[in-house]
Amino acid sequence: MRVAITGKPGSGKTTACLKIYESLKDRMQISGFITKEIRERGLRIGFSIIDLSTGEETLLARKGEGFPRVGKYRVFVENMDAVAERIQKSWSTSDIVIIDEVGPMELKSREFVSAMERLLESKTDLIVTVHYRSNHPLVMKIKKEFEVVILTPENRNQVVEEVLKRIDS
Ligand SMILES: Nc1ncnc2c1ncn2[C@@H]1O[C@H](COP(=O)(O)OP(=O)(O)OP(=O)(O)O)[C@@H](O)[C@H]1O
Repeated sequence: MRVAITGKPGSGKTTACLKIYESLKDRMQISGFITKEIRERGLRIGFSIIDLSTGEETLLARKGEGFPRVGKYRVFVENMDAVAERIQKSWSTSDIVIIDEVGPMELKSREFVSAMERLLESKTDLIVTVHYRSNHPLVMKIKKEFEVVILTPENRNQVVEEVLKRIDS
């Protein structure tokens, strides 16, 4: 079962991944990560990665100086490398891997790109979120090979139910 969830910013991709994770975590071995916003006084100042197998939180990007950059944010590539290494260690013993997201910040890490390439070559069940308009080769490959679901505020609850049904069947 391989599903790629895409949709406009704010359409509910991260929330959908969290709902799927919450429904499955007590009966399945899940690995992967969620990318979540870091907010300060209501303003977005960066992004962190939450490892789904350990709950560990790692800084991915923060507003400010430094390289590499994606827009206003400096990306902490070495942190993403460490996340990718943990995925490489855990996916072979997982029932399902959830990756939120294969996005421009995460893709700055070569370790992550190679972890994703290996995952795609494997038979592991995968749920990934991808950037709406990305044309990165890895994202193009995912869009071509996976069942692609475009999330909207109208269909997002139904999509979660359908993905869960597919996993159970
Ligand atoms: N099923 C839902 N029911 C109610 N609120 C939701 C639901 N899904 C998402 N939201 C709300 O919509 C907002 C955006 O959701 P979320 O962060 O999951 O979107 P996203 O597509 O991952 O965004 P981004 O593209 O910025 O990563 C959040 O405030 C979230 O609480």
